[in-house]
Amino acid sequence: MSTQSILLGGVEAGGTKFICGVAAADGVIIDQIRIPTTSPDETLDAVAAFFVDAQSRHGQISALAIVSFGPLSLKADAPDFGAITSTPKPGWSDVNLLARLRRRLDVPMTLDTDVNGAAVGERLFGSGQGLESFCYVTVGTGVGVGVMIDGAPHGGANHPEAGHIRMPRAKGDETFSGVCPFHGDCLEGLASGPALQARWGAAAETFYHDHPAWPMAAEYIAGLCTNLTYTLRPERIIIGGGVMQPHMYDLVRQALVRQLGGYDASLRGLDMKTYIAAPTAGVSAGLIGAWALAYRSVTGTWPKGWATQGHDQIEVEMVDATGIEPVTPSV
Ligand SMILES: Nc1ncnc2c1ncn2[C@@H]1O[C@H](COP(=O)(O)OP(=O)(O)OP(=O)(O)O)[C@@H](O)[C@H]1O
Ligand SMILES: [Zn+2]
Repeated sequence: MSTQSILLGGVEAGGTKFICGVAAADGVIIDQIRIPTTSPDETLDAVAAFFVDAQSRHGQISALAIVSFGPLSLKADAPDFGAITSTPKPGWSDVNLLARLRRRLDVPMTLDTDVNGAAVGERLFGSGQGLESFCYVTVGTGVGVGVMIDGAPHGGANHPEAGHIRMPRAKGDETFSGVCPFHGDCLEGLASGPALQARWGAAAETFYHDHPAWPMAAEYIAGLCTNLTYTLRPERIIIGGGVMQPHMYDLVRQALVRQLGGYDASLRGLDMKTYIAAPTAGVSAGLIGAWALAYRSVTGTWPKGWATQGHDQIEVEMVDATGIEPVTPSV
């Protein structure tokens, strides 16, 4: 297929919104929409209708990639392949994203995690440029980890969930039971935004910089980084999400140095300023990552030379119910 005729579909499926878009093979945006996440029927009908309409106006979409919250069934030969499995999000457990969209759309589809999608976006335009192996972590409503290994997003045998690893308790945090509905005091149960709210009795947005919640959350996030460092030895760990406010980066770096304990000369030589980095691809990294995954599924290669022009206009921002603007850390 000549790349001129390629049309890419992308969906970034999130707990509050689904961002859908169509792009040309050179990454230029042709069409986009933001759909609030309500019931699965209503939301997925609107997603399918957007792509049906886009096809009627722009022509056949070559491939559609969906990057989604999960956990997801990602094993192609599993009976529930394409489904969100056991999410705490009401109504969305056992919803098969791929099957439902296929009912309305005759387009080759691929599915990956939202964090792997963001990692692909960061590799194209952000803090992962030039890197073959790195991790993308988000600490927000949940804790998610995307992993890029040798230039490809890592899926494992199925959806990895490093946000739910077990952590040693931080000093002074021995009794909080954690908020993960499945594990209580896993990492997400201890360090996500809702965990901080439950632990300290107020939303993290209201904490001053010297609030004890920050070093404690940094200790847990550094614990994740310690484990990722020893298991995967990434070139970089990119960390974003609402909890990662600018002052958190140095706290995480300092805690990580402490936790690594001076082990191994190559780790002692790590430049923490670049090893622990903020995302820089912008809020549209996930959708751009989805387009790149769609491009790769058609051509077998990653896109090269996509310009960021226009990508900052992707309509992803939404003011949440409490009126607090989403924040993208820039460190
Ligand atoms: N300025 C802030 N300071 C501290 N915490 C914040 C701030 N903004 C958002 N948060 C926390 O981050 C959480 C929301 O995370 P985020 O903004 O990354 O959205 P999300 O996309 O819903 O999360 P996720 O990455 O899990 O999908 C909330 O629990 C909120 O308390
Ligand atoms: Zn958990």
